[in-house]
Amino acid sequence: MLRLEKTDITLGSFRLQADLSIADGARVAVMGPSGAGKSTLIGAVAGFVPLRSGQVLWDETRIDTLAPAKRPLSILFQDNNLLPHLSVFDNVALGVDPNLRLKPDQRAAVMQALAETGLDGLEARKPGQLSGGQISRAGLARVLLRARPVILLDEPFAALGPALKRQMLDLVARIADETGATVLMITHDPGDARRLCDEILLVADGVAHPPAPTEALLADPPPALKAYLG
Ligand SMILES: Nc1ncnc2c1ncn2[C@@H]1O[C@H](COP(=O)(O)OP(=O)(O)OP(=O)(O)O)[C@@H](O)[C@H]1O
Repeated sequence: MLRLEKTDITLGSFRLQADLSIADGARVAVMGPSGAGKSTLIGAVAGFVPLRSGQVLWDETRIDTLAPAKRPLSILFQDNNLLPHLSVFDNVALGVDPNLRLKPDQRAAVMQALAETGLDGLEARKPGQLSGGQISRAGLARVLLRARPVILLDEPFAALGPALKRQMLDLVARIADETGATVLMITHDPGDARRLCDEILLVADGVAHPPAPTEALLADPPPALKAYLG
């Protein structure tokens, strides 16, 4: 279980509070108005944003005291997932060894992750030679390879067209099934939440609320979500 226990996150004049738990294997859409603190919340779990007080726990062990790289998670952003000067193979391989000194079995695992995400034959290309969908796949190949128990997605597919985005959401679902990962995905699109997520975590008015079932929340949204969805 991922738990944010009485956490208070303060960035300048911005303040966000969270006291909530996310069940193992849950797929949670993080939704709420622009500027409400969705990225801040994800950043606090990932370790990019410090806590003012409270704790983040995974399996009842504190992780907020760990450096980002030591936390049991992978994170995917809309940009900056791939290094432009490295091949697709090396970009994915960074997921297992930041120094890129891979043993044969690790190289085989990279090739398998590339194959599973539909990138066979493209491993020697640089990110600049890939389509948007292929770039997303490469980011997901790294997530698959790392097989960390928590996957954080900060709108990685926002720039993709609807059909491609659905493909990527289904690929995330497959990766989560395969690895048993817990998924937190920031999205502005209720359709994304419906496709991938059983729960929605609403961030609004300075509070990250405990996740609630997707369909029930969308059918009868609280005022903050209703105003946001329009
Ligand atoms: N480094 C910072 N210092 C001070 N304030 C910050 C910093 N980073 C973000 N903020 C502020 O924190 C608030 C939350 O930002 P955040 O990016 O988490 O919102 P969001 O819900 O992810 O928004 P969006 O949907 O627009 O991406 C905003 O008011 C933002 O201006």
